[in-house]
Amino acid sequence: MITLEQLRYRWPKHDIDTIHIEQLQIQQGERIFLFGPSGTGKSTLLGLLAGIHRPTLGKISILNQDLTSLSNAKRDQFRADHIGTIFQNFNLLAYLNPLENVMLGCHFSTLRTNKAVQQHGSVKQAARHLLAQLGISEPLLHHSVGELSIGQQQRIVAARAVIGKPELIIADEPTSALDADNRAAFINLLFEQATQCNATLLFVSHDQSLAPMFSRQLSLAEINQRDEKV
Ligand SMILES: Nc1ncnc2c1ncn2[C@@H]1O[C@H](COP(=O)(O)OP(=O)(O)OP(=O)(O)O)[C@@H](O)[C@H]1O
Repeated sequence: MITLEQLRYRWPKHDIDTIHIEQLQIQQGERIFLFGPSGTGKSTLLGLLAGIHRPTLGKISILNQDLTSLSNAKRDQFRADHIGTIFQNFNLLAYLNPLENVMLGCHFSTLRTNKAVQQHGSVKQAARHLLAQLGISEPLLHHSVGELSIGQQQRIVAARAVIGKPELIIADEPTSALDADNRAAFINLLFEQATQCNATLLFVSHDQSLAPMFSRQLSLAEINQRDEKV
């Protein structure tokens, strides 16, 4: 599903590579817990996989598509079609209600729109269905997202990430603002959604207590060589 080969990424003005991974393979449907000390490059790696950053060297292939051979516009389209993202800062649009925020997950992708329409008749119905599954009740759908609790906002972000069934879900510390009970509940929700989409889940967290819930634990320190000077 994901193959990395000789992947290197160096931020401008840095004199070492933040990411140097010789080889990594992730299979469809795996639930990966990616961990490592702060500043070791977890978010950088997620940005590379999401096609937000372009590798300095090497190859990233997702669903047999070599991301490195795509133009910026095509990489953006690939992300919109195949990758659901959940980032720390949520990126919800404050002036839209929960339903509209979830529908945004399909906005840039005909592929995901078609999947949502096929399953639920319309993107709006798909968003409604997901929010109901995630416990966001009907009256909340008409509030602006800024009026909702952090836990509710996280569920909206999760719904936006999975609407239209993307094959890969990338989550960067999505549970850092939650207490232990809500953290486990949120991850279970994410697993349920990933199972329904047959999606691969790549989840970054510092919280080692969550690691056993996942099918594979990946230490960035172990796979990343971060050697000096190329
Ligand atoms: N926009 C940027 N410009 C330049 N350097 C950056 C940028 N973002 C991250 N870096 C550098 O890349 C390295 C890895 O940062 P990254 O955010 O990927 O680590 P992380 O493991 O996700 O950290 P944390 O656990 O604290 O979120 C750091 O040395 C950081 O300074």
